[in-house]
Amino acid sequence: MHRGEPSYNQPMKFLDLLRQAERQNSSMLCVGLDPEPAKFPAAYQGDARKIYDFCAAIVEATADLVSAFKPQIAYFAAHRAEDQLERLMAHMRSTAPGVPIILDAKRGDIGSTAEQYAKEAFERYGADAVTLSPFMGFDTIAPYLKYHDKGAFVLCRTSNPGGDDFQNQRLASVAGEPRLYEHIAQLAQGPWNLNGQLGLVVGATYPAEIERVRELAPSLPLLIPGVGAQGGDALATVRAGWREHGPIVVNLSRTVLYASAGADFAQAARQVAMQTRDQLQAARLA
Ligand SMILES: O=C(O)c1cc(=O)[nH]c(=O)n1[C@@H]1O[C@H](COP(=O)(O)O)[C@@H](O)[C@H]1O
Repeated sequence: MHRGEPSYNQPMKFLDLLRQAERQNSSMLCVGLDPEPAKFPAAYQGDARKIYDFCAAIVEATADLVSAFKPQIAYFAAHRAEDQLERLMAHMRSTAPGVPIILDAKRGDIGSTAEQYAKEAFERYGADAVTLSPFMGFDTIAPYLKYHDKGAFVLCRTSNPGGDDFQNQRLASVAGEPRLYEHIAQLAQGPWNLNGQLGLVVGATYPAEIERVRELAPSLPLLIPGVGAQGGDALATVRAGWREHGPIVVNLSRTVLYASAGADFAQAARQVAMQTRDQLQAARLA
């Protein structure tokens, strides 16, 4: 069953699509598409017109190994390569029709502007889910939830050290004085999750916090970046975040994309993706 062809004549919901891809490819791995022309192999190096070709080769090499792809919009926009992102979205849909695409845009603005961002993510690019900042509150999240078949991952405990600045602060105004990231997890698991569309972003660099988020949000899908280049550990990530009824999507970008600087870059990306996929699967049993 492919996206847009469900048996009950409605588009498939994001969470169902994710679970189906996870089963189909026996994978919890998400390959992040963060193309940097300066890091491209010799034939493409420094050439922003090759962003599509580079990413398409990675997608083709890893399509049967992943539960999601995550293009990061800034890596396209910075090079005026939005047209290449549009082509890439179409290519991912035809090459890997069962694999959901999470557009990493980390949007967060007042409702009227959020409507435009939602339209951009879901109508222009046809993404299945988007990443959002909760900083401005629920009315900035709500416009995305009007697209009932789409998903939204809300930043909760991010992978970067500066995440501490706000996310680890206690909220004296909320009963029990939770930390901000704990409060976000509770909101996303509960009152904000009107139609079962929300997930949370938690960094692999903080496994103890992943575990805490999992206690507070037992069934939400967790998007977990930070394994590999940022030092997060695959086994600790799975132990802390994966539950039978709580899926995880573990993102690797640079470690996969730039596994080789040679002409064999796509093959090398496939090798790293396969090793990581297998490592993550094995960690479920460990
Ligand atoms: O939302 C994200 O995807 C994200 C959240 C976070 O807390 N940390 C984080 O690194 N990311 C993104 O995940 C990717 C990580 O890339 P690598 O460190 O190269 O694997 C980048 O696209 C980041 O923008």
